[in-house]
Amino acid sequence: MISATHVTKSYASSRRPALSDVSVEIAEGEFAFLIGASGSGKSTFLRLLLREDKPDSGTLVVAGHDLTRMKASSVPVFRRTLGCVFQDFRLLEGKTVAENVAFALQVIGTSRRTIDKVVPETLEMVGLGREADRRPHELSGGEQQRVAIARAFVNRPRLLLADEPTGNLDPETSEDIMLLLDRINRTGTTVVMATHDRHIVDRSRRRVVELVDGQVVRDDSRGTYGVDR
Ligand SMILES: Nc1ncnc2c1ncn2[C@@H]1O[C@H](COP(=O)(O)OP(=O)(O)OP(=O)(O)O)[C@@H](O)[C@H]1O
Repeated sequence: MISATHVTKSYASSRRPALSDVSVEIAEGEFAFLIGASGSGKSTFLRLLLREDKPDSGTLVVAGHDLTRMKASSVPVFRRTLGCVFQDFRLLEGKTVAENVAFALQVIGTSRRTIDKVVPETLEMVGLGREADRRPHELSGGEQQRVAIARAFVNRPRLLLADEPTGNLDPETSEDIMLLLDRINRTGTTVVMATHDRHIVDRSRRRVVELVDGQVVRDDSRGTYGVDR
């Protein structure tokens, strides 16, 4: 699903590269944590996977698309195969829960009939079947993140990218969000999650890719947050 080969990325304003010679393969259906200290390059890697930015060198293939060669005009179609979730939820305040989720389908031209079917199904799946008509500010942080996950998943993406999805949540709520991401992964969607949440990583015993100063220093198939010796 993801094949990064010798990917390097620098920002004009900083001395050292944000990512340096990163090679990682993530298979279809995998769940991988991306960990590392603040500034280690996690968000940069996710931005490249989303094709929000391009590597300076190396190759990056995501869901069969070579992102280093992709034309700008092909990016919107590529992004339909992805879902994204962020730490700060990024919901539209002027829209209800259902409208937030429906909006993700409207912008890609999905029919009203399909929207009316899949939005309630997806809200049910994330445990928000009864909250469809509420506004984001009326919900708890955990509930808002569920809406964001519903919005990311409503199109049944092949790949879900999550950048610190539990960063603003208490431990118990974080655990619930993790269970939901696990459930999504079990439907066959590949999940890549950047996180600082040691507890979640340690409990999950999933693949752990660790970055230090933009380099992959560890890649464990059933890893923990700290080094497992
Ligand atoms: N837009 C930018 N312009 C210049 N430098 C940037 C930019 N974005 C990130 N960087 C730099 O690139 C490096 C990697 O940053 P990145 O945000 O990818 O790290 P991160 O691991 O996601 O950190 P955090 O956990 O704090 O989100 C850092 O040194 C950062 O200062």
